[in-house]
Amino acid sequence: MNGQTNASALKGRKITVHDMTLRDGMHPKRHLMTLEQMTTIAKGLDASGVPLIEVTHGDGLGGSSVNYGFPAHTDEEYLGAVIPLMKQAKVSALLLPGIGTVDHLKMARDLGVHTIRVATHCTEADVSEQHISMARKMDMDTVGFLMMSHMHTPEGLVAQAKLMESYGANCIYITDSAGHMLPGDTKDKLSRVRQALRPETELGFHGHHNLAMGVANSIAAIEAGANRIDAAAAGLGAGAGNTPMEILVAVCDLMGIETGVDVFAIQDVAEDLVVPIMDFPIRCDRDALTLGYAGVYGSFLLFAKRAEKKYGVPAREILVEMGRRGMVGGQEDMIEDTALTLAKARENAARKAA
Ligand SMILES: C[C@H](O)CC(=O)C(=O)O
Ligand SMILES: [Mn+2]
Repeated sequence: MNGQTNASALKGRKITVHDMTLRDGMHPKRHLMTLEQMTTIAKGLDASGVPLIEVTHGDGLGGSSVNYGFPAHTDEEYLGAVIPLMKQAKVSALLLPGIGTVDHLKMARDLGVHTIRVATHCTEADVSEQHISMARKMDMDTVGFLMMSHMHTPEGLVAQAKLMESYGANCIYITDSAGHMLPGDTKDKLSRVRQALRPETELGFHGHHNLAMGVANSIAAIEAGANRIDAAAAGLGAGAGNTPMEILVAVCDLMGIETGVDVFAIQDVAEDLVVPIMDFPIRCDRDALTLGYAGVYGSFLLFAKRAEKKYGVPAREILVEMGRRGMVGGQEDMIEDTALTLAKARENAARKAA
């Protein structure tokens, strides 16, 4: 096809697609991917031409904990298994200050991690200074990653992005952690950030597919000037998953946007390697759709489903309440609290009605 069917204004634009299957995909796997699953998928992604692949616990380096979940292997084991096998792809790691430490950062660099992505809530870029400046001193490709970007105004995101840039980030991401953003909003926010950053600073977009907008938002982001786009094979990621990589690559191909990824090889990775390891179908079921609708952090999904079983309150109700309370990543412990409060309210209502 090679873009001949759909000439577009983006024809000839080059973007870097960044694979999330082995990091965001750890959320629906409850961080229990085996080394064999990781290395097999990583080799498939590498062979299909994906240039950058993220590998760690779903919540980034050091995520192994009661709050976030214990993984099958340490970050060191996962990274140490994947990196030596890569023929062309580089490997990235996510780090949330307060979860990941400077020691984790050094460990990742020593294992050959090329790109470090320092993630904060979209109003808290100031907590990223130490990690961003350290990564830059170590000459790493350094990305500032603003999570839950739907919760901030374009001007607010500009200020936060410029803070991260001032600490040394050479790329800034607008991250739709809740899968709540729509293409108009995405284009507006990314255009404003693009205009405010230095021309040499790259701009990225990380989407979730809870309202089935992953691909549309990614294209809107490219139109706004983003050149790095996150996606996951078969969408394996939190909530209804990330932007599905194989669909993004096919759409980009039709639009003449160059990703360097083989359209059919990435479909085979998704279909033959990733779908078979899913513990449940990654789709917009009512709970994942509610994440997007109510603007709730994607990785709360499985916690809410677990709380539904424990307290008898539908996950959808818990998620709507989490959204109403404005809960953000890191407040996973509030899911049980919210479920308990809702369960008590239900009990009281039933008692009154009796
Ligand atoms: C720690 C989160 O899973 C980071 C992320 O992918 C997002 O906010 O979305
Ligand atoms: Mn994500």
